[in-house]
Amino acid sequence: MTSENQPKLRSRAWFDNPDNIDMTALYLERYLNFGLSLEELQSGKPIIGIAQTGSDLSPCNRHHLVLAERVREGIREMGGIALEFPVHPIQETGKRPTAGLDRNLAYLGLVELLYGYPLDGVVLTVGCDKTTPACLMAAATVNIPAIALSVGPMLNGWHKGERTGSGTIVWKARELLAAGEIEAKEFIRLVASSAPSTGYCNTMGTATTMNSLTEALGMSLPGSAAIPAPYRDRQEVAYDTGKRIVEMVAEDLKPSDILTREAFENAIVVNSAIGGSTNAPIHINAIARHIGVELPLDTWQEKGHHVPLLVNLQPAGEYLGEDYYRAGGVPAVVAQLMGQGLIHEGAVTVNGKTIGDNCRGVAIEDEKVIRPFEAPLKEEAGFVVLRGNLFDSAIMKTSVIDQAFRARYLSNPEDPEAFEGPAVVFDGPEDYHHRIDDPALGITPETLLFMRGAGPIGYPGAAEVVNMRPPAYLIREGVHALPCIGDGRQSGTSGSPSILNASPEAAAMGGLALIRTGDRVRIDLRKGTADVLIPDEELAERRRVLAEAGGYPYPASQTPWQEIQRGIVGQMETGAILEGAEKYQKIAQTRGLPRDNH
Ligand SMILES: CC[C@@](C)(O)[C@@H](O)C(=O)O
Repeated sequence: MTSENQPKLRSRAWFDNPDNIDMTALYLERYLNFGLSLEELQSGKPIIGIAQTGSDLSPCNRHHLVLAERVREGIREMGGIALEFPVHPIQETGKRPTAGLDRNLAYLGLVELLYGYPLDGVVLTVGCDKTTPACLMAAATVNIPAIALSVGPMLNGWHKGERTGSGTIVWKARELLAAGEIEAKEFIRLVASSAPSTGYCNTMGTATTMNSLTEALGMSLPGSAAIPAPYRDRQEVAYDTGKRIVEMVAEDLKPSDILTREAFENAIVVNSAIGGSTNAPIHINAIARHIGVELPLDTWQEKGHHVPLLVNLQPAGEYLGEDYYRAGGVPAVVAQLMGQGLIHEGAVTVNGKTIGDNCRGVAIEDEKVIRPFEAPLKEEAGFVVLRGNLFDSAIMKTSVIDQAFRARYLSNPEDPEAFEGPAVVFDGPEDYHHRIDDPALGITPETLLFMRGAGPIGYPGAAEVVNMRPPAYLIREGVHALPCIGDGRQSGTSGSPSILNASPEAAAMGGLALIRTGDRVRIDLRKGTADVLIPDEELAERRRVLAEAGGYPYPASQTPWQEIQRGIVGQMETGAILEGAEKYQKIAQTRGLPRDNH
């Protein structure tokens, strides 16, 4: 580790700085106080951070507490010194009002840690939905060598001989409960069956999506994303990840070398092929903005819509995480896409090789789970971007449009990609839960359900509340999904073909603030439009009246962070980042070292 052409380690400025011996002593003494030696801190060994996202508050990532031991062994093996530290915990299913509020907070905290401490490289322990983008956004901003280690999905869930997938079973079970087919106890048993081990969602929810895309971006070791959390292979890849980060520091291989425009386009293509979550564009666009790559939302449709669905995982398909891993995981999917020239093969990855070299020739091990490109589950499975007088942009995940939905809404031979219907509007999930079964609302199979007040400002944090079940009386008649439209997000585990992430949100006076129950709405997937069918003058009048009344109302902030984030957060179309933070790019290279502290 002492070769001539090795980059100067930034940790030397803390631990071995002959120009400022006064400070060196102070920096050294507390890192010696738990038993590290001068020899370790002053002999040119790289100091590697382990950004620990696991804790009792974040069960999805809790297994990282165990994996970190193997990461340390790998770091040691290659002559590095490991310093483990906590990242603000984020548990998607635990945090109220929504973990959406916490991604940018964890990002901010991690930027300060990576920049302000003596770290030469970092292992990002990623997993649950927001932990992955928070870590990658921070690594992009600071731009020191960084490698992601996924915690991996839970084992498959089972109930009465059927696979039960995380999240996906919740939405199904809610329907069964509403229709009176199961009782509360059975409801909880059924849902709990989907979470049989440590790890994150075993479905193609946001977690598996974001971890697959992290691998597709080149930020984690090839073949690592899909390994279930409890498998022995996960321990081994933790060790390999620890080893590799030390080499990356020696090679000065940084996020900016990996997170290129080509890498982001690869991620978009892979997202369509895996049937990835509608949260992906928010997070991937956020990462792109922090590394300085332009990635307008339209790129998702341009590069992703024509790509077929190859991975047969719930919610778009049948199988779960263990099956995905056994079938070949991300490399097998990428190899199929490469065969069609859909992947930029020259994109560099954390192992120092290109994605092409990593994935070329990787075979599918089970074609029921990962389909060959020639026999996909669905053609044209990527997102459609919609716009109109309801919003400047929103997306729809076409891979979850099933036969029943297509037959009901998209089967008019004259206009096969368009549908129209009356709106029923809910202001937040409380309003929806309270009224959805009220027959007075007159919801029919033609109704479009609207959820507003659920965006980054309104909720605050943008909550996963747009997927709404139909009223119980319609479920009993066999109607399992109505079109849902909203300015919030939706769980990646939901099979609802909703129109999501509408920007600007109602709280920012987007068009959704103006719609009323009973208005007719027209959606045209071919033209990419979503409009409320009322004259512009009427809309302008409604806008004027609402603005005069103080704008679209939303609840007061309950914590300081809610208030701070509300003041500076952008809309989901552009990643819902803290606006202004994107000015701080590659700060380890562009902003010098932070000043001494004493
Ligand atoms: C319940 C499932 C979650 C928590 O993963 C969800 O946030 C998702 O988007 O996939």
